[in-house]
Amino acid sequence: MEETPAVQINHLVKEFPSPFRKSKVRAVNDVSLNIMPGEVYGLIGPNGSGKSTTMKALLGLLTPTAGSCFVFGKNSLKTDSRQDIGFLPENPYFYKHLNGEETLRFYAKLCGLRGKQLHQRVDEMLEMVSLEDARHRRIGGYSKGMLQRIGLAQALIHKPRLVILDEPTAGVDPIGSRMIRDLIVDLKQQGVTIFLCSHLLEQVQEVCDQVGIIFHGKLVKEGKLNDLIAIENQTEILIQNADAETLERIRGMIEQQGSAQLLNIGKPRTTLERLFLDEAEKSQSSIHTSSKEPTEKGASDA
Ligand SMILES: Nc1ncnc2c1ncn2[C@@H]1O[C@H](COP(=O)(O)OP(=O)(O)OP(=O)(O)O)[C@@H](O)[C@H]1O
Repeated sequence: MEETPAVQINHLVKEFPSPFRKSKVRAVNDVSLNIMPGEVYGLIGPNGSGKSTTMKALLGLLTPTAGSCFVFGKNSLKTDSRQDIGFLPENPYFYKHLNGEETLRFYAKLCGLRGKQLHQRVDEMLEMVSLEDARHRRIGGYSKGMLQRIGLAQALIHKPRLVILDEPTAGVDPIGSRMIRDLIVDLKQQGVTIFLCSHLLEQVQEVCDQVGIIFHGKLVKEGKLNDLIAIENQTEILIQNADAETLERIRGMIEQQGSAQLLNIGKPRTTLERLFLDEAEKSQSSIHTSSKEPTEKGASDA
């Protein structure tokens, strides 16, 4: 028997009335895509290309002008399709006077959790997004990174099978972004299906199995990430500890072969993000070490 897709979007069209023109704005133009259970799908595109509108139609928050959306086989317009979904909107809004723990308890109750199960799940989520220390702080005082993490925790509180993340790392610094990325990888390992959109292409590349590129509401390219980014007529050979003589011999062998052309011999580059995170980690651990070591003054005072 064929497996039911976690997400099925069929020829979705969404038009909005335009306040200044007689014609309508076509935000999504005949988009079709499928996401199988356990896959991580990244929808990428410039501002205003229709990513959020596609997600909102899948969530049943917008009615399609044409076409249809299904979540694990249930039509998105039916309320019960939402039971399987966790959603982190682009700019999550919370009650500012509640603290982190109260916020999660509120969402857990909305999802039908009660008693011991509710308390356990709230604790688990606060630990998962590393906000245990901030559980009693009012949400109004949370930083952007903390807000995204509590947003992620509310999206996951009821153990959804599908998680929809609209720009999960928007406005979050690289360390916070890395943490959210790691959480996405953990969810994927647990078999959760993830549908996300992001402007951070490097992150999409790190976590997604499938990618769709959307421009002006149209899906212009779609497929497995590794197939899309492979350069068909090139081969990469990565060698460690090769001396100059070996490299020269390899160069000679390639040059002897008529059609082959050596494009580059050089050192592979790390990413700027990786470099930044490594340096941040180093300075964090040196602060940690120096705070344990007695300073000269402290030592003489002792
Ligand atoms: N409620 C609405 N009423 C009118 N027009 C809308 C509405 N929502 C979205 N649009 C328009 O639809 C188009 C697609 O918007 P959408 O928010 O889906 O893009 P996006 O790709 O998510 O952009 P961003 O990356 O900036 O979040 C834009 O032209 C936008 O102005």
